[in-house]
Amino acid sequence: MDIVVFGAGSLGSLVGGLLAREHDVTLVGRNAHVDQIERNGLRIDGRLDTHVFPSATTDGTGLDADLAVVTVKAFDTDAAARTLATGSLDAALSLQNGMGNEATLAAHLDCPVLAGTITYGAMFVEPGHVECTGIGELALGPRDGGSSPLADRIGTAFGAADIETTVAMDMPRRLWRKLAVNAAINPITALARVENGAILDPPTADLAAAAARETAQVARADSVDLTDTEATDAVKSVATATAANRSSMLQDVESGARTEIDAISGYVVDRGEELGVDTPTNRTLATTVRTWERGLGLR
Ligand SMILES: NC(=O)C1=CN([C@@H]2O[C@H](COP(=O)(O)OP(=O)(O)OC[C@H]3O[C@@H](n4cnc5c(N)ncnc54)[C@H](OP(=O)(O)O)[C@@H]3O)[C@@H](O)[C@H]2O)C=CC1
Ligand SMILES: CC(C)(CO)C(=O)C(=O)O
Repeated sequence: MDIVVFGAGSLGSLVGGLLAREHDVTLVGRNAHVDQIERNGLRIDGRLDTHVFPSATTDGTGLDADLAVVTVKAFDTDAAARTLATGSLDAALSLQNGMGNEATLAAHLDCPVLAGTITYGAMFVEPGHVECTGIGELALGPRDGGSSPLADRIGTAFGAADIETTVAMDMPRRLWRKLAVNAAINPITALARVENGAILDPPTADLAAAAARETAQVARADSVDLTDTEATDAVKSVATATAANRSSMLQDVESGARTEIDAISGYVVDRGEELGVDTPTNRTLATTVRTWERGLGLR
């Protein structure tokens, strides 16, 4: 398969690098990283070890491919979609956190857009070099649920590159469940400057559970069958499994970078408003993180 990975940072480089073991991959990234990949290839170490030589470019316009895998941060999805729309694609797949990315891609692209979730972990070490911090699973499927020959074909292509892949018929439920986990863990750990495991202890656990329950209520109002218990159990199990991790939002806050709050807590609040569900906990968390970002001139 000809695959473009748009957003070759931590995750895009890991996924693109693994795909390059089997497919023709073009990474779209920033200058120093692209330069280094063109000179010396891409090195992946940590939980996996490989050295590959994908194509790399800083210019994502006019690219033709069987598949574009989108791995920019959620606030860059609109710009990525507009750039990808200048080329010719047979399909696109978002592996990003937060909600709304697939709809943004579909608004600009003239090809089917699949939804994806991934629990592999990736960290950018230096240009040309990323670390795999955890081997997890990639799930992909039609963004409205159900099955499709396209999802099956892409799932087979990821499996052929030895990426643990599930082709899922229930992507809307998986996306909302992941949203509940991120809505509970990310803003609280970022604001309190604590590791994920800290949200398991009372009274923080109550705050995290409230954020997850609100997310499940909005999901149900959006016709997705996610119970409060499933959402809160998912939060507990991810916080336990990643207890020593610093969430991506905490890492963003620590490095003074813009967060994905709009696509996480902000999405819960906005979709809740549209569907008549009150979300006071997510609203407070979103407002507080946005206030921090505004103070630094990040929005
Ligand atoms: N890292 C991980 O382990 C995981 C991440 N995710 C999700 O995956 C997504 C990506 O995360 P992550 O990889 O950590 O983020 P990164 O910021 O490391 O990667 C995104 C990269 O895309 C680049 N980029 C953005 N726009 C363009 C453009 N127009 N042209 C070229 N390059 C561009 C960014 O450059 P610049 O910063 O200069 O704009 C950055 O290098 C997020 O939604 C995240 O939540 C999900 C699961 C695990
Ligand atoms: C699951 C979790 C919370 C793991 O840290 C994550 O996705 C993130 O940090 O963004």
